[in-house]
Amino acid sequence: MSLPTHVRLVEVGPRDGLQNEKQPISVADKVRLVDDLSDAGLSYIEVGSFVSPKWVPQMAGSREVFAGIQQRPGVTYAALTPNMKGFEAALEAGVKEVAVFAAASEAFSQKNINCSIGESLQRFLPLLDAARQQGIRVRGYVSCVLGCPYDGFITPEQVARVARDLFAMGCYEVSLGDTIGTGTAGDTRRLIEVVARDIPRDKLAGHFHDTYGQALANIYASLLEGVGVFDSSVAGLGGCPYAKGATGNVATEDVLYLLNGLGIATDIDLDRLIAAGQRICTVLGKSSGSRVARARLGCA
Ligand SMILES: CC(C)(COP(=O)([O-])OP(=O)([O-])OC[C@H]1O[C@@H](n2cnc3c(N)ncnc32)[C@H](O)[C@@H]1OP(=O)([O-])[O-])[C@@H](O)C(=O)NCCC(=O)NCCSC(=O)C[C@@](C)(O)CC(=O)[O-]
Repeated sequence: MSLPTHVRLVEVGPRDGLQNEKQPISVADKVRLVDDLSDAGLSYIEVGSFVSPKWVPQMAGSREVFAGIQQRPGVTYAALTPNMKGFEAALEAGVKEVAVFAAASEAFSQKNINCSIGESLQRFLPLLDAARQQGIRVRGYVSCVLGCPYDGFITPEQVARVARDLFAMGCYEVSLGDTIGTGTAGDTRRLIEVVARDIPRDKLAGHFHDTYGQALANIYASLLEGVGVFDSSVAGLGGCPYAKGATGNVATEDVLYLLNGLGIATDIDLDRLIAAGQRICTVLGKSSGSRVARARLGCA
Protein backbone atom coordinates (compact mmCIF):
# COMPACT_ATOMS: atom_id res chain seq x y z
CA MET A 1 0.00 0.00 0.00
CA SER A 2 1.40 3.45 -0.88
CA LEU A 3 1.71 6.18 1.75
CA PRO A 4 -1.05 8.81 1.94
CA THR A 5 -0.18 12.13 0.30
CA HIS A 6 -1.89 14.19 3.01
CA VAL A 7 -2.18 13.52 6.73
CA ARG A 8 -4.47 15.23 9.23
CA LEU A 9 -3.07 15.80 12.69
CA VAL A 10 -5.48 16.01 15.61
CA GLU A 11 -3.80 18.18 18.22
CA VAL A 12 -4.76 16.88 21.66
CA GLY A 13 -2.28 18.93 23.72
CA PRO A 14 -4.79 21.31 25.35
CA ARG A 15 -6.91 18.32 26.45
CA ASP A 16 -4.89 15.08 26.71
CA GLY A 17 -1.73 17.11 27.24
CA LEU A 18 -2.97 19.18 30.16
CA GLN A 19 -5.63 16.98 31.81
CA ASN A 20 -3.09 15.21 33.99
CA GLU A 21 -1.19 18.30 35.19
CA LYS A 22 -1.53 18.71 38.95
CA GLN A 23 -0.76 22.43 39.12
CA PRO A 24 -3.52 24.88 38.19
CA ILE A 25 -3.17 26.26 34.66
CA SER A 26 -5.02 29.49 34.03
CA VAL A 27 -7.73 29.82 31.41
CA ALA A 28 -5.57 32.54 29.79
CA ASP A 29 -2.65 30.12 29.38
CA LYS A 30 -4.92 27.46 27.91
CA VAL A 31 -6.48 29.98 25.51
CA ARG A 32 -3.02 31.14 24.47
CA LEU A 33 -1.97 27.55 23.78
CA VAL A 34 -5.00 26.87 21.58
CA ASP A 35 -4.49 30.12 19.67
CA ASP A 36 -0.77 29.43 19.23
CA LEU A 37 -1.61 26.01 17.82
CA SER A 38 -4.11 27.35 15.30
CA ASP A 39 -1.54 30.05 14.35
CA ALA A 40 0.93 27.24 13.66
CA GLY A 41 -1.51 25.72 11.17
CA LEU A 42 -3.15 22.94 13.15
CA SER A 43 -6.61 22.45 11.66
CA TYR A 44 -8.05 20.25 14.39
CA ILE A 45 -7.58 21.05 18.07
CA GLU A 46 -9.08 19.21 21.03
CA VAL A 47 -9.62 22.14 23.36
CA GLY A 48 -10.97 20.47 26.52
CA SER A 49 -13.44 18.06 28.09
CA PHE A 50 -16.87 18.33 29.60
CA VAL A 51 -16.33 15.63 32.21
CA SER A 52 -16.87 15.53 35.96
CA PRO A 53 -14.54 18.07 37.63
CA LYS A 54 -14.24 15.62 40.52
CA TRP A 55 -12.68 13.10 38.13
CA VAL A 56 -10.50 15.46 36.09
CA PRO A 57 -10.19 18.83 37.88
CA GLN A 58 -7.85 20.33 35.26
CA MET A 59 -10.60 20.33 32.60
CA ALA A 60 -13.09 22.22 34.80
CA GLY A 61 -12.55 25.51 32.93
CA SER A 62 -13.24 24.14 29.44
CA ARG A 63 -16.31 26.34 28.95
CA GLU A 64 -14.23 29.46 29.66
CA VAL A 65 -11.46 28.26 27.35
CA PHE A 66 -13.95 27.84 24.50
CA ALA A 67 -15.28 31.35 25.21
CA GLY A 68 -11.76 32.83 25.10
CA ILE A 69 -10.21 31.28 21.99
CA GLN A 70 -10.17 32.92 18.58
CA GLN A 71 -12.04 30.49 16.38
CA ARG A 72 -10.40 30.57 12.98
CA PRO A 73 -12.30 29.52 9.87
CA GLY A 74 -11.33 26.04 8.73
CA VAL A 75 -10.21 24.92 12.19
CA THR A 76 -12.19 22.33 14.17
CA TYR A 77 -12.28 22.95 17.92
CA ALA A 78 -13.48 19.80 19.67
CA ALA A 79 -14.22 18.56 23.18
CA LEU A 80 -14.58 15.22 24.94
CA THR A 81 -18.06 14.42 26.23
CA PRO A 82 -18.63 11.19 28.20
CA ASN A 83 -22.42 11.46 28.54
CA MET A 84 -25.48 13.63 27.84
CA LYS A 85 -24.61 16.00 30.67
CA GLY A 86 -21.24 16.68 29.09
CA PHE A 87 -22.76 16.93 25.63
CA GLU A 88 -25.31 19.52 26.77
CA ALA A 89 -22.60 21.53 28.52
CA ALA A 90 -20.51 21.41 25.34
CA LEU A 91 -23.44 22.63 23.25
CA GLU A 92 -24.00 25.52 25.67
CA ALA A 93 -20.34 26.43 25.25
CA GLY A 94 -20.83 26.56 21.46
CA VAL A 95 -18.80 23.44 20.70
CA LYS A 96 -19.33 22.16 17.16
CA GLU A 97 -17.61 18.77 17.35
CA VAL A 98 -17.33 16.32 20.23
CA ALA A 99 -15.71 12.99 20.97
CA VAL A 100 -16.95 10.04 23.01
CA PHE A 101 -14.47 7.68 24.58
CA ALA A 102 -14.75 3.98 25.25
CA ALA A 103 -12.15 1.33 26.04
CA ALA A 104 -11.23 -2.11 24.78
CA SER A 105 -10.61 -3.21 28.36
CA GLU A 106 -13.32 -3.62 31.00
CA ALA A 107 -11.05 -2.62 33.88
CA PHE A 108 -9.94 0.60 32.19
CA SER A 109 -13.53 1.46 31.33
CA GLN A 110 -14.48 1.15 35.00
CA LYS A 111 -11.52 3.21 36.20
CA ASN A 112 -11.89 5.92 33.58
CA ILE A 113 -15.63 6.40 33.23
CA ASN A 114 -17.06 4.28 36.05
CA CYS A 115 -19.04 1.84 33.91
CA SER A 116 -18.62 -1.25 31.77
CA ILE A 117 -17.87 -1.07 28.04
CA GLY A 118 -21.46 -2.08 27.26
CA GLU A 119 -22.87 0.59 29.58
CA SER A 120 -20.64 3.24 28.05
CA LEU A 121 -21.92 2.40 24.57
CA GLN A 122 -25.51 2.61 25.83
CA ARG A 123 -24.69 6.05 27.30
CA PHE A 124 -23.36 7.24 23.96
CA LEU A 125 -26.50 6.28 22.03
CA PRO A 126 -28.68 9.25 23.11
CA LEU A 127 -25.64 11.53 22.71
CA LEU A 128 -25.10 10.39 19.14
CA ASP A 129 -28.82 10.78 18.45
CA ALA A 130 -28.86 14.32 19.82
CA ALA A 131 -25.66 15.15 17.95
CA ARG A 132 -27.17 13.94 14.68
CA GLN A 133 -30.21 16.13 15.23
CA GLN A 134 -28.01 19.16 15.97
CA GLY A 135 -25.62 18.55 13.10
CA ILE A 136 -22.68 17.94 15.47
CA ARG A 137 -20.01 15.50 14.34
CA VAL A 138 -18.89 12.89 16.85
CA ARG A 139 -15.50 11.25 16.92
CA GLY A 140 -14.99 7.99 18.81
CA TYR A 141 -12.03 6.84 20.88
CA VAL A 142 -11.08 3.35 21.93
CA SER A 143 -8.49 3.25 24.73
CA CYS A 144 -6.06 0.45 25.58
CA VAL A 145 -5.94 -0.92 22.05
CA LEU A 146 -2.42 -2.34 22.49
CA GLY A 147 -2.46 -3.10 26.20
CA CYS A 148 -4.19 -2.13 29.42
CA PRO A 149 -2.61 -0.97 32.69
CA TYR A 150 -5.00 -3.27 34.61
CA ASP A 151 -5.99 -6.13 32.24
CA GLY A 152 -2.65 -6.45 30.41
CA PHE A 153 -2.85 -8.01 26.95
CA ILE A 154 -5.74 -6.93 24.72
CA THR A 155 -6.56 -8.80 21.51
CA PRO A 156 -7.20 -6.95 18.22
CA GLU A 157 -10.63 -8.65 18.17
CA GLN A 158 -11.56 -6.98 21.50
CA VAL A 159 -10.65 -3.61 20.00
CA ALA A 160 -12.45 -4.35 16.73
CA ARG A 161 -15.73 -5.07 18.54
CA VAL A 162 -15.78 -1.70 20.33
CA ALA A 163 -14.53 0.23 17.29
CA ARG A 164 -17.18 -1.39 15.10
CA ASP A 165 -19.92 -0.47 17.59
CA LEU A 166 -18.78 3.16 17.78
CA PHE A 167 -18.66 3.40 14.00
CA ALA A 168 -22.05 1.73 13.58
CA MET A 169 -23.55 4.12 16.15
CA GLY A 170 -22.50 7.09 14.04
CA CYS A 171 -18.95 8.10 15.01
CA TYR A 172 -17.48 9.40 11.74
CA GLU A 173 -13.96 8.33 12.74
CA VAL A 174 -12.54 6.01 15.37
CA SER A 175 -9.26 6.84 17.04
CA LEU A 176 -7.33 3.82 18.30
CA GLY A 177 -5.53 4.74 21.52
CA ASP A 178 -2.38 3.04 22.73
CA THR A 179 -2.99 4.56 26.15
CA ILE A 180 0.08 3.13 27.85
CA GLY A 181 2.37 3.23 24.84
CA THR A 182 3.46 -0.41 24.95
CA GLY A 183 2.53 -1.29 21.37
CA THR A 184 5.08 -2.06 18.67
CA ALA A 185 4.95 -1.55 14.91
CA GLY A 186 4.12 -5.23 14.41
CA ASP A 187 1.25 -5.08 16.91
CA THR A 188 0.00 -1.90 15.25
CA ARG A 189 -0.10 -3.44 11.78
CA ARG A 190 -1.96 -6.51 13.05
CA LEU A 191 -4.42 -4.33 14.93
CA ILE A 192 -5.24 -2.20 11.90
CA GLU A 193 -5.58 -5.28 9.71
CA VAL A 194 -8.22 -6.71 12.05
CA VAL A 195 -10.10 -3.47 12.76
CA ALA A 196 -10.13 -2.60 9.04
CA ARG A 197 -12.24 -5.69 8.33
CA ASP A 198 -15.17 -3.67 9.69
CA ILE A 199 -14.16 -0.03 9.32
CA PRO A 200 -12.64 1.61 6.24
CA ARG A 201 -9.03 2.59 6.85
CA ASP A 202 -9.75 6.22 6.02
CA LYS A 203 -12.14 6.28 9.01
CA LEU A 204 -9.43 5.23 11.46
CA ALA A 205 -6.97 7.36 13.40
CA GLY A 206 -3.93 6.45 15.49
CA HIS A 207 -3.40 7.82 19.01
CA PHE A 208 -0.02 6.73 20.32
CA HIS A 209 1.46 7.53 23.70
CA ASP A 210 5.23 7.37 23.68
CA THR A 211 5.93 5.60 26.96
CA TYR A 212 8.16 2.93 25.38
CA GLY A 213 9.50 5.23 22.63
CA GLN A 214 7.55 3.36 19.93
CA ALA A 215 5.05 6.03 18.88
CA LEU A 216 6.79 7.24 15.70
CA ALA A 217 7.43 3.66 14.58
CA ASN A 218 3.75 2.91 15.20
CA ILE A 219 2.71 5.94 13.17
CA TYR A 220 4.92 4.82 10.30
CA ALA A 221 3.43 1.33 10.54
CA SER A 222 -0.07 2.87 10.47
CA LEU A 223 0.83 4.94 7.39
CA LEU A 224 1.92 1.74 5.66
CA GLU A 225 -1.49 0.30 6.55
CA GLY A 226 -3.25 3.27 4.94
CA VAL A 227 -4.20 5.27 8.05
CA GLY A 228 -3.87 9.02 7.51
CA VAL A 229 -5.06 10.67 10.74
CA PHE A 230 -2.96 10.87 13.92
CA ASP A 231 -3.50 12.39 17.33
CA SER A 232 -0.49 14.10 18.86
CA SER A 233 0.33 16.54 21.59
CA VAL A 234 2.55 19.60 21.31
CA ALA A 235 5.78 19.13 23.29
CA GLY A 236 4.65 15.55 23.97
CA LEU A 237 2.57 16.79 26.90
CA GLY A 238 0.24 14.55 28.76
CA GLY A 239 -0.74 11.24 30.17
CA CYS A 240 -4.00 9.76 31.30
CA PRO A 241 -5.09 10.22 34.94
CA TYR A 242 -6.34 6.61 34.90
CA ALA A 243 -3.20 5.04 33.38
CA LYS A 244 -0.44 5.52 35.95
CA GLY A 245 3.07 5.86 34.51
CA ALA A 246 1.89 6.44 30.95
CA THR A 247 3.72 9.36 29.40
CA GLY A 248 2.37 11.92 26.99
CA ASN A 249 1.22 11.50 23.47
CA VAL A 250 3.76 11.46 20.72
CA ALA A 251 4.98 15.05 20.26
CA THR A 252 3.33 16.89 17.37
CA GLU A 253 6.69 18.42 16.42
CA ASP A 254 8.23 14.95 16.05
CA VAL A 255 5.33 13.65 13.96
CA LEU A 256 5.54 16.71 11.74
CA TYR A 257 9.27 16.17 11.24
CA LEU A 258 8.59 12.56 10.24
CA LEU A 259 5.85 13.58 7.81
CA ASN A 260 7.94 16.38 6.31
CA GLY A 261 10.70 13.87 5.71
CA LEU A 262 8.26 11.58 3.89
CA GLY A 263 7.02 14.48 1.75
CA ILE A 264 3.53 14.20 3.24
CA ALA A 265 1.64 17.50 3.33
CA THR A 266 0.14 18.90 6.55
CA ASP A 267 0.16 22.75 6.21
CA ILE A 268 1.74 23.11 9.67
CA ASP A 269 4.65 25.46 10.40
CA LEU A 270 7.27 23.58 12.45
CA ASP A 271 8.95 26.71 13.87
CA ARG A 272 5.69 28.16 15.11
CA LEU A 273 4.72 24.82 16.56
CA ILE A 274 8.02 24.60 18.46
CA ALA A 275 7.43 28.12 19.79
CA ALA A 276 3.93 27.12 20.96
CA GLY A 277 5.40 24.12 22.75
CA GLN A 278 8.10 26.21 24.38
CA ARG A 279 5.59 28.74 25.67
CA ILE A 280 3.38 26.13 27.37
CA CYS A 281 6.45 24.28 28.72
CA THR A 282 7.61 27.52 30.34
CA VAL A 283 4.18 27.91 31.95
CA LEU A 284 4.36 24.33 33.24
CA GLY A 285 7.99 24.65 34.31
CA LYS A 286 9.03 21.54 32.39
CA SER A 287 11.19 20.77 29.40
CA SER A 288 9.71 19.73 26.08
CA GLY A 289 9.06 16.05 25.43
CA SER A 290 9.73 16.68 21.73
CA ARG A 291 13.12 15.47 20.54
CA VAL A 292 12.84 17.73 17.50
CA ALA A 293 12.04 20.82 19.60
CA ARG A 294 14.93 20.09 21.96
CA ALA A 295 17.33 19.60 19.06
CA ARG A 296 16.20 22.76 17.29
CA LEU A 297 16.45 24.79 20.50
CA GLY A 298 19.92 23.43 21.22
CA CYS A 299 18.97 21.61 24.39
CA ALA A 300 18.85 18.02 23.13
C1 LIG B 1 -18.15 9.70 33.08
C2 LIG B 1 -18.22 10.19 34.50
C3 LIG B 1 -18.93 11.52 34.60
C4 LIG B 1 -19.00 9.14 35.30
O1 LIG B 1 -18.87 9.41 36.67
P1 LIG B 1 -20.00 8.97 37.71
O2 LIG B 1 -19.52 9.37 39.06
O3 LIG B 1 -20.32 7.52 37.47
O4 LIG B 1 -21.23 9.87 37.17
P2 LIG B 1 -22.68 10.08 37.69
O5 LIG B 1 -23.53 10.17 36.47
O6 LIG B 1 -23.03 9.09 38.78
O7 LIG B 1 -22.59 11.53 38.34
C5 LIG B 1 -21.79 11.78 39.50
C6 LIG B 1 -21.52 13.28 39.60
O8 LIG B 1 -20.80 13.73 38.45
C7 LIG B 1 -21.55 14.75 37.75
N1 LIG B 1 -21.36 14.57 36.32
C8 LIG B 1 -21.71 13.51 35.56
N2 LIG B 1 -21.36 13.72 34.29
C9 LIG B 1 -20.78 14.94 34.24
C10 LIG B 1 -20.23 15.71 33.18
N3 LIG B 1 -20.17 15.26 31.92
N4 LIG B 1 -19.71 16.91 33.48
C11 LIG B 1 -19.74 17.39 34.74
N5 LIG B 1 -20.26 16.69 35.80
C12 LIG B 1 -20.77 15.48 35.52
C13 LIG B 1 -23.00 14.51 38.18
O9 LIG B 1 -23.75 15.67 38.03
C14 LIG B 1 -22.81 14.11 39.64
O10 LIG B 1 -22.51 15.29 40.37
P3 LIG B 1 -22.87 15.40 41.95
O11 LIG B 1 -24.32 15.16 42.02
O12 LIG B 1 -22.03 14.33 42.63
O13 LIG B 1 -22.41 16.78 42.28
C15 LIG B 1 -16.80 10.30 35.14
O14 LIG B 1 -16.25 9.03 35.27
C16 LIG B 1 -15.87 11.15 34.33
O15 LIG B 1 -16.07 12.35 34.21
N6 LIG B 1 -14.81 10.55 33.74
C17 LIG B 1 -13.93 11.27 32.86
C18 LIG B 1 -12.61 10.61 32.84
C19 LIG B 1 -11.70 11.33 31.86
O16 LIG B 1 -11.95 12.44 31.44
N7 LIG B 1 -10.58 10.65 31.53
C20 LIG B 1 -9.62 11.19 30.64
C21 LIG B 1 -10.10 11.24 29.21
S1 LIG B 1 -10.00 9.68 28.38
C22 LIG B 1 -8.37 9.61 27.84
O17 LIG B 1 -7.57 10.43 28.22
C23 LIG B 1 -7.99 8.55 26.85
C24 LIG B 1 -7.89 9.09 25.44
C25 LIG B 1 -9.23 9.58 24.92
O18 LIG B 1 -7.00 10.20 25.36
C26 LIG B 1 -7.40 7.99 24.49
C27 LIG B 1 -6.25 7.15 25.05
O19 LIG B 1 -5.13 7.65 25.20
O20 LIG B 1 -6.49 5.99 25.36
